[in-house]
Amino acid sequence: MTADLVSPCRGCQMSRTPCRFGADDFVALSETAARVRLACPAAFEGGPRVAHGGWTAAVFDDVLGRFLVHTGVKSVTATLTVDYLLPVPVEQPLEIHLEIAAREGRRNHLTGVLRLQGSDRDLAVARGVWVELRPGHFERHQARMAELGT
Ligand SMILES: CCCCC/C=C\C/C=C\C/C=C\C/C=C\CCCC(=O)SCCNC(=O)CCNC(=O)[C@H](O)C(C)(C)COP(=O)(O)OP(=O)(O)OC[C@H]1O[C@@H](n2cnc3c(N)ncnc32)[C@H](O)[C@@H]1OP(=O)(O)O
Repeated sequence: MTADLVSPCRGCQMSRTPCRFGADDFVALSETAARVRLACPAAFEGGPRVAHGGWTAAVFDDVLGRFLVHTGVKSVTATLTVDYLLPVPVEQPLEIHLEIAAREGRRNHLTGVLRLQGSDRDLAVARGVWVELRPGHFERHQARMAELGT
């Protein structure tokens, strides 16, 4: 696999909008590694000129999951841990490096680091497990919802 663009999530595909988290410049570098260039939109400011921690967690969840789907593994996030090491500035060039660290049966272990572009200092580090979907995952979800009358 050469450097190729990773597709947006379903919501952004359906609404034909740019990535709402700002993660459009997203390329796969190999079958197990990828790079995202992005900036935290001002709308996700949590403190003065600082990103809301929820944006950081959401963008990791989004890009790690998107990359795994890009490699052909339909999966959902089972765990996600974020270490917040330094404040993340809004509207500044950032970069995420991510990789598929290990695959064990249906479990996929992914990691990501968020830095300012051109810096080697980690601002945040994410680790998580994505579980490959069994056939019928969303149909079982719909059936559970129907049982609840929703
Ligand atoms: C939002 C859905 C995204 C779906 C993506 C797929 C296709 C879409 C196509 C295009 C879209 C483009 C890109 C997608 C972009 C972004 C993705 C965002 C990612 C998300 O935003 S996603 C939403 C949040 N997420 C959930 O909505 C999960 C809710 N949850 C469950 O639906 C079940 O909980 C599930 C399925 C996780 C497991 O259920 P299950 O019955 O299938 O499997 P089971 O329990 O047998 O576990 C099998 C093996 O996983 C291990 N395992 C299970 N849970 C674990 C845990 N917590 N920690 C560590 N290991 C765990 C077991 O230990 C066993 O391991 P082993 O096989 O080695 O024994």
